[in-house]
Amino acid sequence: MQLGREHWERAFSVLERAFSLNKARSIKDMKNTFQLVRNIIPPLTTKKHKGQDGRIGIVGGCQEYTGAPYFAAISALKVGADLSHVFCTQEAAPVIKSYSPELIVHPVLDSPDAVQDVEKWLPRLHALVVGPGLGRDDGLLRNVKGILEASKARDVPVVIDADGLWLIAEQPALIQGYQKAVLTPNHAEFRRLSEAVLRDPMDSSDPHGAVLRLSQALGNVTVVRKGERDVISDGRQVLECSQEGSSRRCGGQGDLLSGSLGVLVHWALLAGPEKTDGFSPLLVAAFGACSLTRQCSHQAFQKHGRSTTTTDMVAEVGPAFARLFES
Ligand SMILES: NC(=O)C1=CN([C@@H]2O[C@H](COP(=O)(O)OP(=O)(O)OC[C@H]3O[C@@H](n4cnc5c(N)ncnc54)[C@H](O)[C@@H]3O)[C@@H](O)[C@H]2O)[C@@H](O)CC1
Ligand SMILES: Nc1ncnc2c1ncn2[C@@H]1O[C@H](COP(=O)(O)OP(=O)(O)OP(=O)(O)O)[C@@H](O)[C@H]1O
Ligand SMILES: [Mg+2]
Repeated sequence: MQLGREHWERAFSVLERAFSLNKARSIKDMKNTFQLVRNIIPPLTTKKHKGQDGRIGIVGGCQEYTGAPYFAAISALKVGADLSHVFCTQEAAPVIKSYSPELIVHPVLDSPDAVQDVEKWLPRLHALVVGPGLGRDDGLLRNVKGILEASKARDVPVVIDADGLWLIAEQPALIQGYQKAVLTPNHAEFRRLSEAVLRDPMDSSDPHGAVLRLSQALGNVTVVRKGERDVISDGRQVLECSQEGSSRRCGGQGDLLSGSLGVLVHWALLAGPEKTDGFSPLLVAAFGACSLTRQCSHQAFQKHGRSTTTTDMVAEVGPAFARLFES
């Protein structure tokens, strides 16, 4: 199905270069950004082996939260990853396993050997999503610090979300300058990060500038600020995604986004900058995950209205992906 001009105008109310020297991009360019997402999607062929289209790890899941890592992990599979691993606490593991036979669940996160237990899987993972349903237990966060350090040492791309961002707000040096990191803060998480990193109250009149500055202060780590419009920056360029979503704000939508992003980050880095037309691959991946999540929300809301939950959105990942990127 062809998407009309109105669609593109809505989807990208703004797409701009970060610096005034560079001129703002036209709608045609904006439309091309959807094309860039299409460019990074690997073709489905009979020649590939299991695992080639993505082996994604989710670090999260504790006594309180089992839904969040499930939503992230199942979304990664529904987007097109072949294998989805969850690294969670001992007691969260049977619960998460019981939600889905499709997930590989490792009950290691609260073990004294947590870092080594996850590290031995790192060579087999294409990306790690750190934080959905992690909680804020000091011991767990210490282990996650070690896991992040091990991931950086092995050059594994990381998406950091939810309580992973709590850790980054406490210790921004952990991620400073790591070019394969994407942070996906919601409103509260963005405020905490800004206060920690910029030591400056947030400027609500300039949402683009606020995301740009945070990314720059973190050494060009890619930042996705979720909200009514999603603002994405790598400290050089700013992209905005205002794909029509819904007014339903049920918990778990951000987990769907971060799990999807784990796969898209892998695909974008594999495709490389020649496929993303000079844009950073991570920026294109983030735009893809934001528009997909919002489209899932839109489609689920059309069917379920006020009763829409994240499970309904997960069921829309396939059709939403096809509509946005494969039509
Ligand atoms: N089913 C589950 O297991 C779920 C678990 N979750 C987990 O819950 C933990 C805490 O996540 P939270 O997102 O609650 O983080 P926080 O504990 O930092 O809370 C964020 C707060 O900000 C508020 N807020 C959100 N958007 C706002 C806006 N635009 N303006 C003003 N206030 C706003 C929310 O109501 C919430 O109270 C994380 O581990 C997360 O992954 C969530 O992902 C939701 C689903
Ligand atoms: N006011 C809004 N209007 C439209 N879409 C929104 C709005 N706020 C958030 N979203 C969308 O909802 C999705 C999740 O963002 P949200 O801010 O709810 O994340 P979150 O709080 O981390 O979610 P979670 O409950 O999974 O932790 C994103 O795709 C974002 O674009
Ligand atoms: Mg969240």
